[in-house]
Amino acid sequence: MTAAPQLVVHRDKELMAQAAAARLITKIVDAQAARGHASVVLTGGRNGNGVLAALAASPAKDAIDWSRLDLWWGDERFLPDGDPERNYTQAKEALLDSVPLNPARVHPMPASDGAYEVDAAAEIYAAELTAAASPEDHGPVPTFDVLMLGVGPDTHVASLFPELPAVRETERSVVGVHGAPKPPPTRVTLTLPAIRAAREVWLLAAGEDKANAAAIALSGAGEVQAPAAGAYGRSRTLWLLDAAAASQLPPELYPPAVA
Ligand SMILES: O=C1O[C@H](COP(=O)(O)O)[C@@H](O)[C@H](O)[C@H]1O
Repeated sequence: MTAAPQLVVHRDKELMAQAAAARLITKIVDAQAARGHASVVLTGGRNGNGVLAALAASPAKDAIDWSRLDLWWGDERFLPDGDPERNYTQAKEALLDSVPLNPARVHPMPASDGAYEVDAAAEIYAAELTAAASPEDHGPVPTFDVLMLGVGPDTHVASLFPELPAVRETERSVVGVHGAPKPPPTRVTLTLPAIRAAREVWLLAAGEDKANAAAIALSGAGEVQAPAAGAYGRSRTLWLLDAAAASQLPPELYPPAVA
């Protein structure tokens, strides 16, 4: 078990996205200064794309050496390449098409119109992660510098939905998901053990529809019932919220303003 999650609550979702983008720039620049390169795992969803759009709008993004940044995905909706609902497509539009990334360091999850069905696609992504891991990583995936996860209203993170088999996976780093309650039903996702390989895990929750999920996940729920509760990093777990998403947290976690 790692240290307790840290919470940062911002005024609204726009400010949360801008502050998370600023934080991400600093992390990437620091990792590149320390190790020569950085690795980030992207999330889909409204909050994740909000952070990418804020990053694209920030003049400080030029401090990043984009050619020495590895990008991975926490999950993908298993749809044809270019489908507007794919997390990769949305990330390209929000940020990736506007920065000078090294294409060899960008690792989207496979699309459904490739040669593989979803379980084989998950195995292929797992093999790509293993190939990128080094002996110091102590496992089958790289020690990501930052792994971001949008928190769904039902407490799902990546494509780990409450009670589905993927959230119980303890061996594999990537699995196919069948029958997800949120469309599309077929997905590819990192598992909790792969998520926990990251140095820092950032959970993004902004908006009123995330308030119940944040309260449940941060109040001692089990990870099978509330997957967000099982997402933590090796050295830090950070919940980045806006005031609406923090509105149902118990007072010992987020004290309401004193009148
Ligand atoms: O489907 C997904 O949903 C979650 C959360 O999305 P949001 O729009 O409710 O913020 C996201 O984290 C995940 O990557 C995505 O595939």
